[in-house]
Amino acid sequence: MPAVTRAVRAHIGKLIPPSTRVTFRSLHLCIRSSPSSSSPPSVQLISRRFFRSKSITMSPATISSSQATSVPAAVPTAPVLQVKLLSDKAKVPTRGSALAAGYDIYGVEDYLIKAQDRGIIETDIAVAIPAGYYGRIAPRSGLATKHGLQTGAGVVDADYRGPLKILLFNHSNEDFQVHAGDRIAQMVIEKIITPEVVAVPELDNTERGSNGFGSTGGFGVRPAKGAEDAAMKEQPEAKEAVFVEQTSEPVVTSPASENGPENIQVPATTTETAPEKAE
Ligand SMILES: O=c1ccn([C@H]2C[C@H](O)[C@@H](COP(=O)(O)OP(=O)(O)OP(=O)(O)O)O2)c(=O)[nH]1
Repeated sequence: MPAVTRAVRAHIGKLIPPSTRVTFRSLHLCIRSSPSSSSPPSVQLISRRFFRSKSITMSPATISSSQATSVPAAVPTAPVLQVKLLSDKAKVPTRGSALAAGYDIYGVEDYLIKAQDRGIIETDIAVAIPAGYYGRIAPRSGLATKHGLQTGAGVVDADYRGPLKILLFNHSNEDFQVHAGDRIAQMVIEKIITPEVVAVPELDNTERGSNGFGSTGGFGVRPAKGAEDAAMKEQPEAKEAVFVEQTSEPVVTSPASENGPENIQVPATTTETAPEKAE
């Protein structure tokens, strides 16, 4: 280690009591050394502008020196997700892979969620999410696609210290058995801002204005499998209606007939009678 760096470190060590966390916003040091001299360089503090802080966000100290050197910058402290296990059945959330966004959450009880019903599953953990973040409870995609299991509620506040519970909806037509120890959902830690709320008499104008709820289009080409059959059953006249696969051809929108489905999109050039049975 160069003598000048050693001298700077030793000097900083004298300025800051042990175990004190300091944010270095600006620390001006003047370093005097002479290449010919055998004595160690002298370090003098010329501006003492550093701040005690709970978190360390150090930028390198500013050093005015005739002999350029650098003071190592500290790595910012990463936020921590604290987890308290509330029973011996509880498990610390885990991530399935190195870059997984969500922490898998484990249930601690056997619970039967009836078809088209819901249930609240205990996890027996309490968490302390870092300030400036919240935990979003999200479904596990495997459970959602294979068993129609979706999560509900799902906002875990940073100041909540009670037991974490998972609300699961079973949107399928079959009962779903949750077993103790299953990974039932995942929690994603998301950054938030909580701006001050200001009531104003008018909002600024935008191109969208108050258009919403599908005003830009982009859907309504072909009903989902099954929906087509149902529409046919209900309204036999609709057999005359035309269903088309999504196409890049220009489409026209037929006006709503008295009995038929509304706004079926038809390509300008092609028409086909709907098949007896949809695929
Ligand atoms: O899926 C969830 C959603 C919430 N919570 C916990 C954490 C959250 O901080 C607390 C309150 O949730 P929320 O604010 O959504 O509930 P609320 O109905 O608005 O109740 P409160 O008036 O207590 O805020 O409940 C869970 O354990 N699981």
